[in-house]
Amino acid sequence: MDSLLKLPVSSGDNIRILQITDTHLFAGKNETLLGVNTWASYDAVLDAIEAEGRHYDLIVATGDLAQDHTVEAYQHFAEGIARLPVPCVWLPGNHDFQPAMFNTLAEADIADAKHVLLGESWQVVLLDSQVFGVPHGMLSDYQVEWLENTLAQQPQRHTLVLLHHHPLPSGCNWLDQHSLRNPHALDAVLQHYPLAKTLLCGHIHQELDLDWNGRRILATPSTCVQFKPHCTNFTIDSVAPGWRWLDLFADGRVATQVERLQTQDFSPDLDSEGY
Ligand SMILES: Nc1ncnc2c1ncn2[C@@H]1O[C@@H]2COP(=O)(O)O[C@H]2[C@H]1O
Ligand SMILES: [Fe+2]
Repeated sequence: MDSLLKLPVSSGDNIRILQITDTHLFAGKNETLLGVNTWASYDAVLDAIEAEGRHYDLIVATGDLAQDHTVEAYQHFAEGIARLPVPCVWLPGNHDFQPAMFNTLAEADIADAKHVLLGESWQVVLLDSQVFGVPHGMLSDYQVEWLENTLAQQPQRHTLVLLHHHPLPSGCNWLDQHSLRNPHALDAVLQHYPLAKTLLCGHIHQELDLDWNGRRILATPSTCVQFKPHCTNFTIDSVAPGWRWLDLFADGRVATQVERLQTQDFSPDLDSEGY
């Protein structure tokens, strides 16, 4: 595994990252999740990103790329990403099937790098919080040690830490039972690296921007179905699919915003009780 990717940065003052998350694609492009055709909504998100015409230095895909474990679903993901002339890195979510994910994305030239050096001042590290077969997350001893060793190599760089599962409560009780179960292990490592202070997640299918012991935790809408904030029980939201951009500045500042489709073409089945 070639875990390290070094990217020169061409966009001047800042590095611009595009986050795409929870595409939940299927082998069949006509299949739906809670009433939304996930290929069509992903395709529409890519149309909107292309239409914006912004320069990006890196795409980060933060898990749940496939819903049905198939090679075809990952091929569809790669087909979409190939529309954007930007390197892409990924990490797994609870729904992903890593053997198919790893091989299919590698065949499509999507890097398996889990450590990206961006220009001279920034780095991105990608963690695997999947516990195969269950919705909650956990960082294995290997992941915690790898994070520690990786941060120790470049402690002077500002760092964006990516993982699928949210490490602190989102405010949706039903989702918080599926959060990262050992946030203390992550906190214990990050305490030694004050420049690793921005964390970026997927999983909760909603926008979030919280403080965690002086760090910023961001979560991002899915490209398909959204969950309604602050709900005790499973509740779907009717807001449109989305994505996030982040600008990373050399002094460590981060500017970021969630964008959404401007159409109501992807209305979910609001009466669904789960999946
Ligand atoms: N009704 C439900 N109650 C609790 N969890 C659910 C329900 N429906 C689905 N889930 C799980 O909650 C997860 C949250 O987002 P995921 O896309 O990871 O996948 C979802 C399912 O694994
Ligand atoms: Fe998930």
